[in-house]
Amino acid sequence: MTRFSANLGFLWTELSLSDAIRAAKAAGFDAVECHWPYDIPAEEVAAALAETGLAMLGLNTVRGKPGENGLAALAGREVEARAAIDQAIDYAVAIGAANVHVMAGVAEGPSARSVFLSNLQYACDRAAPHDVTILIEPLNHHDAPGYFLKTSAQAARIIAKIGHPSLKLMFDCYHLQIMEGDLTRRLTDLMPVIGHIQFASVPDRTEPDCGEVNYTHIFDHIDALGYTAPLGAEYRPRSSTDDGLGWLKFQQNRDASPGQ
Ligand SMILES: O=C(O)C(=O)[C@@H](O)CO
Ligand SMILES: [Mg+2]
Repeated sequence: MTRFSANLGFLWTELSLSDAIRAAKAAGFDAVECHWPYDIPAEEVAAALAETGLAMLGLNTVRGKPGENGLAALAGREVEARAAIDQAIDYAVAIGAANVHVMAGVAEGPSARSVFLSNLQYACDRAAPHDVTILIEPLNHHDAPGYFLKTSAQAARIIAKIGHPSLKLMFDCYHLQIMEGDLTRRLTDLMPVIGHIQFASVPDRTEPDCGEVNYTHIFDHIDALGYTAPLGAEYRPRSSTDDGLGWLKFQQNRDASPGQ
């Protein structure tokens, strides 16, 4: 049965993070994830998670200055990048979050790659004793122009090069459909290195009930591959979050009625 995680960076953004966690529980999500929770005391978030019984699956390292979109591949910014990694891992440990997405930033070339590798090695060594997984996520060139990590092949090469069990791929179907397509085969091939999966309609990044990707097929395929962790609903609702949850009910009813 497919399970779903509400990405609270995009869903219920009008609520406080604690109330958004409660809203996700009331709507029937199985888990939550967020982007940058750092302004909110970790104890407050941990209390809302304990109250609802939902797990926080992940959060991101800070993006740096406007337009930077992360620090981990920026040459000369290693001190800030590692402080951002420390901040994210400490917060994840405080709220019991399983994953930290280390954001690479706008950069290119061999020096960016070598700085990224070294910061990821640092992040993995720092995360492993806490059972926190480090994620890297290719982002599409329309939403994140110039972002260092662009394709799943590039991410897979970096993961292989570092060879640390704590480093995995964030497979965001929305970004990868735009950059590469062939989602079904890519999910199969990359499954051994996937740490988390996200989705949204393409190209609009709204509810997964329209656009060029058939998510019923994708969810069934992920299920058939034996992946059981909740999938991250990371989309911008067309109107209110609650009014746009028809897709969730549809997917949950489908699971409850095998053969349909
Ligand atoms: O944009 C996405 O996709 C994400 O998953 C964010 O966490 C990073 O911008
Ligand atoms: Mg994503």
